[in-house]
Amino acid sequence: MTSDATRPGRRPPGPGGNPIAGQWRFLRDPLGFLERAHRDHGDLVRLPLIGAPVAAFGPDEAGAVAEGLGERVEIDGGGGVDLPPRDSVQGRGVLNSTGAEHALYRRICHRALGGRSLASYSAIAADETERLLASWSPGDRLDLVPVATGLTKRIFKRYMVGADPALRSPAADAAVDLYIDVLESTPRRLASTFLPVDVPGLAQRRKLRTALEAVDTEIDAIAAGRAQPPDHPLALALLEETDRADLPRDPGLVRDFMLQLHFAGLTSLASAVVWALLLLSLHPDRARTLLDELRGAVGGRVPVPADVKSLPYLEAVLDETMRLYPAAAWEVKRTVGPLEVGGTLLPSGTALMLVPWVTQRGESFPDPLEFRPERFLGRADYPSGAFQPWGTGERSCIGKQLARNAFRSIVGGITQRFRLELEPGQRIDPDPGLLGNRVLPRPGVRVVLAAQDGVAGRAPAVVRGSVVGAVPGPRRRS
Ligand code: HEM
Repeated sequence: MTSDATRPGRRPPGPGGNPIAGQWRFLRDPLGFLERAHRDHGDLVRLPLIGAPVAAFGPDEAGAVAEGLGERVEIDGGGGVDLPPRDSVQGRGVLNSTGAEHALYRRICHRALGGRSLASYSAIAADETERLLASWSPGDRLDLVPVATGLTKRIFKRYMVGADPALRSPAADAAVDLYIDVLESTPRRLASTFLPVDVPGLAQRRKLRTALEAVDTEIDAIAAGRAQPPDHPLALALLEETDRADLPRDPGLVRDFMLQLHFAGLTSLASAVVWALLLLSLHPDRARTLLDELRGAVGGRVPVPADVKSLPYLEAVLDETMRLYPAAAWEVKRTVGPLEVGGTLLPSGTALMLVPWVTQRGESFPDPLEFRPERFLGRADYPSGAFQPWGTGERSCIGKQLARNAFRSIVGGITQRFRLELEPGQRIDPDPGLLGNRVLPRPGVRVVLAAQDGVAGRAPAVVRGSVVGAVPGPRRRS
């Protein structure tokens, strides 16, 4: 959609108003705030928020921003401040570097996630799924959110230093958990980044630094060849790639890379798994189609990467899940040069918001609020900017292949062995959490396990909330 107000030389339209009041309204209900801004003001909107970001809602506008990524659009340090310093808890890595340094780190990490290391990760994902399924019995009651998060965490932790128990100290395991815990909590992350000392209850910086030495010890062992892992763990792949890039041997750098990769992928993968399982439970006809495909193609075993070609519907389930529930509902970037978006020339330094939550639920898709994996089976007939679940260009996802392989094993494995019966009467809402942009079903997804009997017509339990397929209700305010 374009309007007079988006012609060159004009400021993008928007609701106006005091940015502090706007920020408060946004914090209370970010998804509703963004949906209303788009509905009332169009595809390119100046939002009344601190930093006055311009939201690129339309597919063409989102496509233009995405195309500029890495060159004319960069990641934002948050409200225009510098990115977290290299000696902060976040360390050095792909997520908080720019320019030539980012290009180098990205190349090292991207290569390290491929080849034998990717095969290793995929085998671990299949094996951990088998273990999880072996621990389940019909009648068990579960919340899918901690189940998926726990599983994806176990997979990555094992992948980092390999399956050899001698290499995996409980102290290092605990250190990785603590690191994720700090970064997942925005107040703690900010405190850890900007405060020099440990503040009880807030920054855990000193404690964390001490804990991370346990991870360094494991990497040192791999680097010194003292440990010969049977598989090809990430630490080894990163050591090889930093050597290949002629960087001096630095286990601390490898540790930073590994932890950032873990952080980058954890919630995104867990979120895709949980949303897919919830959507399939709410749409038993789609679940039946998937089950038929799985039974024909893999006959009950947990799918592995080689099965990809025979599982097109499962791949479409992943795409449709990420369309409706993207990994990040919105993201803030910043122009580092003038950029034309939707007919408006935005000056350098403009804060830009990409909002997949709105863009991917737009008119580019017929009946956009229906869960219909079939739409991804044929050739793509939507503009490229309408659906970019992995981002694009120089900032696109480098963990895509790992994530797709793990998703296939986890969702394919669970669907064949168990039917997840939603506990009736629960209310589930998409909620990005306080200060976050990662939308998870909250307060959780409570299910009872039933042996997979393939009964298609079984009516799903009545679930209320603003989830696609549930009985609609007003969105709960956070
Ligand atoms: C379903 C799972 C996943 C989804 C939907 C997803 C999605 C995305 C998206 C949309 C971006 C681009 C963000 C932007 O434009 O700034 C991204 C970036 C990234 N992803 Fe993923 N991701 C997933 C899993 C993973 C995994 C498993 C890893 C690591 C093993 C990973 C590592 C990264 C990294 C390092 C970046 C930053 C790239 C850069 O800045 O150059 N992701 N991901």
